[in-house]
Amino acid sequence: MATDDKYQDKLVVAKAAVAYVKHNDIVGLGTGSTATLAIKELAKLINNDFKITGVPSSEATKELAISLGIPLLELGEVSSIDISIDGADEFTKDLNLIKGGGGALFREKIVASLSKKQVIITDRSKLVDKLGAFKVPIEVNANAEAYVVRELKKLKGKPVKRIKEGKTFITDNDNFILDTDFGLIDDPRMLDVKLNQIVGVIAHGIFINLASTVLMANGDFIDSYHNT
Ligand SMILES: O=C(CO)[C@H](O)[C@H](O)COP(=O)(O)O
Repeated sequence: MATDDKYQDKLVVAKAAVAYVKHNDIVGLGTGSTATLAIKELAKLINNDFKITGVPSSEATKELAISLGIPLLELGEVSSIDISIDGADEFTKDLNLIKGGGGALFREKIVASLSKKQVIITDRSKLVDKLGAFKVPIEVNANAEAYVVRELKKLKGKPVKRIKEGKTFITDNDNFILDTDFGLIDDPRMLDVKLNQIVGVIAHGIFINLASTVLMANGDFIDSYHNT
């Protein structure tokens, strides 16, 4: 698919997601190229009759939202989010996701958990029958790295520390990411539980039961999948 088509796909679902946002909503702002387009569309709508407050899921998104004049609250300042809009690296039709390609998974998961409704915006390339072709990002505290690597190997995972531009990638929370290959994941719920039990894992990129709706650009159409 040509780059322009990809951009158009992202823009179409970004606009469709923004249509779910209502006046005075507290809106979780995702991270990544698709979420960025939604944030830009949202900013265009703000006027005296349509106000929103954003809650950013990363420092990059915070900077973007400030530059666009979107009023913000920090994650720790809200007890609930009306709606959030975010991208995903993979999803299945039962609305399980892999996220964290941009390294923002921990705050993205907090945003998703606080959200009454979460709209995930994707294109056809993100839909899979089984999660796992995209390696699962696992955010790890540096002190626990060796221990976590051993535990991940016990789960048949192959962790690789994320490097970006020749340097170890450091998250907004000052942690590492271990991109971990589990092969195709037969039981993402079970893996979610097991990863959550490992001391030193701050968050992992498997999102179970957090999305309400996935919008997927599919040629001239938008396919939508809903959590029932
Ligand atoms: O999880 C994420 C960042 O941590 C992103 O939502 C995910 O990587 C998708 O990004 P893009 O919209 O650029 O494909």
